[in-house]
Amino acid sequence: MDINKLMKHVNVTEFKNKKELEITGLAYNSRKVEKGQVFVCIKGFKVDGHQFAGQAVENGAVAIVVEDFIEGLEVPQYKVENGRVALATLADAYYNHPTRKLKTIGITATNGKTSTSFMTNAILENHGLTTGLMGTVVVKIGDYAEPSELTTPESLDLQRFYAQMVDAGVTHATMEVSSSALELNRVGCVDFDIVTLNNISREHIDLHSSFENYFMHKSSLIRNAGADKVAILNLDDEYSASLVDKTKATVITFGVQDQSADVLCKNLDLSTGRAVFTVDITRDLVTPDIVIPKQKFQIELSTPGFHSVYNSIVSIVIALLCEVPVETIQKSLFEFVGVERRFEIIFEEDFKIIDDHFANSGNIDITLGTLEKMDFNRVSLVYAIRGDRGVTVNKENAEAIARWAPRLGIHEITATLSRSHVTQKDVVSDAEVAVFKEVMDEAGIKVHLYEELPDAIERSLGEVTDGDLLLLAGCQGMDYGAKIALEQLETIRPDVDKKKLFQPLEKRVAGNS
Ligand SMILES: CC(=O)N[C@H]1[C@@H](OP(=O)(O)OP(=O)(O)OC[C@H]2O[C@@H](n3ccc(=O)[nH]c3=O)[C@H](O)[C@@H]2O)O[C@H](CO)[C@@H](O)[C@@H]1O[C@H](C)C(=O)N[C@@H](C)C(=O)N[C@H](CCC(=O)O)C(=O)O
Repeated sequence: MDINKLMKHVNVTEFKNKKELEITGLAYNSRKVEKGQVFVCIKGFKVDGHQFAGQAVENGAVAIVVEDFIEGLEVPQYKVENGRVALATLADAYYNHPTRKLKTIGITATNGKTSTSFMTNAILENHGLTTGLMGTVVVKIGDYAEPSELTTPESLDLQRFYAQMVDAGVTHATMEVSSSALELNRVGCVDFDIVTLNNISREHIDLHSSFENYFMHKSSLIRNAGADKVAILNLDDEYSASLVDKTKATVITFGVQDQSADVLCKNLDLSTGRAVFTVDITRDLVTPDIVIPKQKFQIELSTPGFHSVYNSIVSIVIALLCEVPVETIQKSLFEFVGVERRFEIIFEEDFKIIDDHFANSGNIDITLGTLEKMDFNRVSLVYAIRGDRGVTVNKENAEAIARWAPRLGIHEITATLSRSHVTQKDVVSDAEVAVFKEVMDEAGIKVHLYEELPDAIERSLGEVTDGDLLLLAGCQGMDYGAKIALEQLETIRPDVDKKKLFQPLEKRVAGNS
């Protein structure tokens, strides 16, 4: 591609050493530059990408995009106001605006982004569509899937994935949109057709400096949606509801509690762990592309919990906007087994083991609120104190547990220290442990603290009896806690069919069909 044609897409304030050049691509990491690419310098949180421009040129970069000119480099330099913004715009242009060729769906929330995007993808696939999916767990392009590095990739990477989707014949692409991605302009130039914000609670305040800042970035997905787009908002969540009149997009509202919404959930029964409810579309929903007629239908969800109901309604509305028949939606949601570590039932015979990421107080409220609505004898909680979120978040998490404990009959907790995913070393500070213990003490909850997770699980598993429920809270799933629990279970219960316990990722990605 001709570099000067590409550069017309961004506001170049000044340039140096300009010349005619054919380029082979873009890069933002000097270590990954390939011959003939343009290196875009990003001023990061840790380092300034300008420092690595020389290395980028040595590695083959033929031009650079800068915020400040760099002395001593002979390659063409294009000065822009903001490197990250320029990267997103250039990437979109370089890949020929792939999201304009896709039905592009952007899903944000504090909790439930992954589950909602997997559910949505499952329904769209069951309708016979060729789909793409990007999020915390996986990047899926048609039949190809790879584990993801970030929830929402850097702009250059995500535009490349979208372009690959177009090439692979994908028509519908669902993406989880993180607050970091919105703040750092990774989704700049993504032409979302359908956007949704399901719920907001405190998370990543460390990254965004304040809750107001976090909400400002999160909500930009909705606020920036154009008049020809659709925004799906939850009237039961005050922050989502506050956006109804803050967007040019056509708004579709939903609610379980707020009965003034366009899409209602009625006659909800959660007692068995499955959610059964009626979807009531209270009026004809007129959108720029289609009209969803007023109607009612029954849904039976395999994934348990109140939070799943909210997630599923988002997916149902998206599917209806994509013209999926109600029968396909019903069948897909009945068959959908869920996503790893999102209230994942990993064992279900005479007692249940549930694995949950328990990431923040909002997520804890949802998980424990779901348990409250289920029938069980006793809950045993194995909680991994979080080591990567600081004292404030650990205190909020502990307070959320303490709030629910009396309603769930929890008088004691088996706690352990969370460990680094990669090194399996403790990442929990003494202050984080202390704040957890302090809150539990005040609430009169006894803490059995173990340095090692296997010991904590062994204690809890040894105590469960028929009708009980063992909750692995923040124990890192099949990578760690859930795997240990299932291994220990095999020794205690050799009769268990091992195949029943593991759900391979491909099966989840493929919509469980
Ligand atoms: C906090 C955060 O989001 N950081 C992102 C940010 O990093 P940074 O600003 O610290 O980058 P930096 O290390 O200072 O480097 C600046 C520039 O110099 C370049 N560089 C650096 C070193 C070198 O040798 N050569 C070189 O060219 C880097 O490639 C970069 O372009 O920009 C980088 C490049 O785009 C991202 O990879 C990085 O994500 C890191 C890996 C990360 O962990 N991000 C997490 C917090 C994140 O984004 N999570 C969200 C989910 C959480 C949520 O819901 O918000 C997600 O979407 O995954």
